[in-house]
Amino acid sequence: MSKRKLNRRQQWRITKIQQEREARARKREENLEQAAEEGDLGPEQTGMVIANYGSQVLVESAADSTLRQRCHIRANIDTLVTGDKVAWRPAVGESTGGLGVVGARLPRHSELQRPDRYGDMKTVAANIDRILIVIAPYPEPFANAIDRYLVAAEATGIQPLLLLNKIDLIDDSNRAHLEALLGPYPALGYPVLKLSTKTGEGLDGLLETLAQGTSVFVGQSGVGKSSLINGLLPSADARTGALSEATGKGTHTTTAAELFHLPSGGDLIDSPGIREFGIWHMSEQELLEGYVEFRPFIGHCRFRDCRHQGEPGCAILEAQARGDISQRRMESFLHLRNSLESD
Ligand SMILES: Nc1nc2c(ncn2[C@@H]2O[C@H](COP(=O)(O)OP(=O)(O)OP(=O)(O)O)[C@@H](O)[C@H]2O)c(=O)[nH]1
Ligand SMILES: [Zn+2]
Repeated sequence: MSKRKLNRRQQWRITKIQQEREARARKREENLEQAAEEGDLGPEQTGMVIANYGSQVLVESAADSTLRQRCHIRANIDTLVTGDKVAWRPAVGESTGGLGVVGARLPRHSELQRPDRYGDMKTVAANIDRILIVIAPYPEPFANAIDRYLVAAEATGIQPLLLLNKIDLIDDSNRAHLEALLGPYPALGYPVLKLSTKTGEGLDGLLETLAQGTSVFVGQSGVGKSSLINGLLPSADARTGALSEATGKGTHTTTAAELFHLPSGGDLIDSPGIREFGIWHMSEQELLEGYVEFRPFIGHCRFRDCRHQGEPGCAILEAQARGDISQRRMESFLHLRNSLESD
């Protein structure tokens, strides 16, 4: 996708806005230098971004989770997102308005990205350890939805897991279908957890999985993500509670990602944008590489422009014939690949 073309008037306005922004940033930098000199900033320490307000972030101290401060971001930092580890200095005096300062972003081990409105991929959260793809007997996953989510997760390098919610709705009418649907995944390295948010069955297994590292929940509408996340957090308003406490400005709702500590261990990052993960356009190459079991055969077809749809010497089809690739996954690949063309 190409960037939107701007006319000269729009271009001029944007330049002017940028100049004003830069002037404000310079002024802020000067104020921060002064605050540091006057001893209004405490010693540098590590922390984590737990919410993002654009020009400011909410940082939690790594050493003391009760120490949370809204922070300025030093101009040398590119962008910060929820989950980022940072070097920061808390405010101890008044000259910064009680705001701490983030001086550096520490390296990320993973990034969750989504396209912005121009189609450019933009990081929305960092340092995530697992993506839980939530599915349910009802609403039934749309055709090949599971594979589509898995492909998107593979592109991030973050471990995906399948979470079948609403198992209280499983009966003789859908059991065989669900077993056939989910059957191939554990062998491909994708564990399948089962849960009923309604009855609590399977909850212990989920809590155990979530207890280490940082997780996100994704999945189509109606599968129970809100019910699940609300149930995992200690109180219904835990989401906004942390923020209003830190800002002192009453309930503050944000559509940006927020990080929560689960009472039973582990962290959760959530936002409406994150829940919609993976439903955007992907390239044919991303799709192919997102099928993990195809990887050893990619690039080994006789024809460089092989469509894996009946060509002689197709390494992927040969792998399927040998049983190294299941028919279900091959069909879903072809279906998703052909649907890319009509996107
Ligand atoms: N029977 C049953 N219903 C459930 C369960 N979990 C959630 N539901 C119901 O499923 C419906 C959808 O749940 P939500 O939590 O709103 O689903 P969601 O994935 O957040 O949906 P969006 O907000 O549209 O993305 C609600 O009516 C829930 O009460 C479950 O384990 N069993
Ligand atoms: Zn081929």
